[in-house]
Amino acid sequence: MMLHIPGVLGAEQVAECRERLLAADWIDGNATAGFQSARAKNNLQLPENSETADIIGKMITEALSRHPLFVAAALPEKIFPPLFNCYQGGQSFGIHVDNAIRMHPATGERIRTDLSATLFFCEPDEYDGGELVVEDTYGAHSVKLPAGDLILYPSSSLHKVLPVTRGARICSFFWIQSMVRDDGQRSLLFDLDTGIQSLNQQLGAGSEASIQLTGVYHNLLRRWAL
Ligand SMILES: O=C(O)CCC(=O)C(=O)O
Ligand SMILES: [Fe+2]
Repeated sequence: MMLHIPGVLGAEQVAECRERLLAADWIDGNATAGFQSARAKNNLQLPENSETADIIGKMITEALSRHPLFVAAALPEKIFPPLFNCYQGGQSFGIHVDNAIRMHPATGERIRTDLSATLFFCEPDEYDGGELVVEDTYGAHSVKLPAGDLILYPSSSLHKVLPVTRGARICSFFWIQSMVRDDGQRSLLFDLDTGIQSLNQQLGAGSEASIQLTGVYHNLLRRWAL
């Protein structure tokens, strides 16, 4: 499942982050690439131990933990500390799949990448190109979102970032290990959750149908959570 999550950061937070990001020191993005993706990758990144990355990363993970749509869709178990990239002057990232396992840079803890996320810091009209293109069995999906918004997609998908031919595209990207590893099961839970929410809106909370379906939701989660 691919999902657009609007307003993870508000306008003021985006402005503060942009100020910090513009003042930061950037390095060659191949520092964090896997063997296969290093050949496809041409961009800039903040070093993993950068103070700016740490400050903004915490702002993002805190905002996500309070965002009901993100929590319902990702069912997050662990979030990799957010990384930051910048593409400009024709830079791009060719088609690749993300590494399945990442080590938490501070704790060494293993994080399985079930979901990949990109959070945008620039408005779509500030740069040309730079679309994130994600392929699945329904075809290729092109994504370019307003600043503060996030796209969530299965880490199992092939994806690429098209060349940025004007301006700069600055984003945060990171991975999530979900409580529910399988994308199909996680999507079913999300659809059920969304259905229950709209039932509650139509009938008021506490209807018999809602209580029964909420039971089904939790019993499926109990079966599928690792
Ligand atoms: O910048 C993006 O939207 C995605 C970056 C990416 O695919 C990666 O770093 O693995
Ligand atoms: Fe990637």
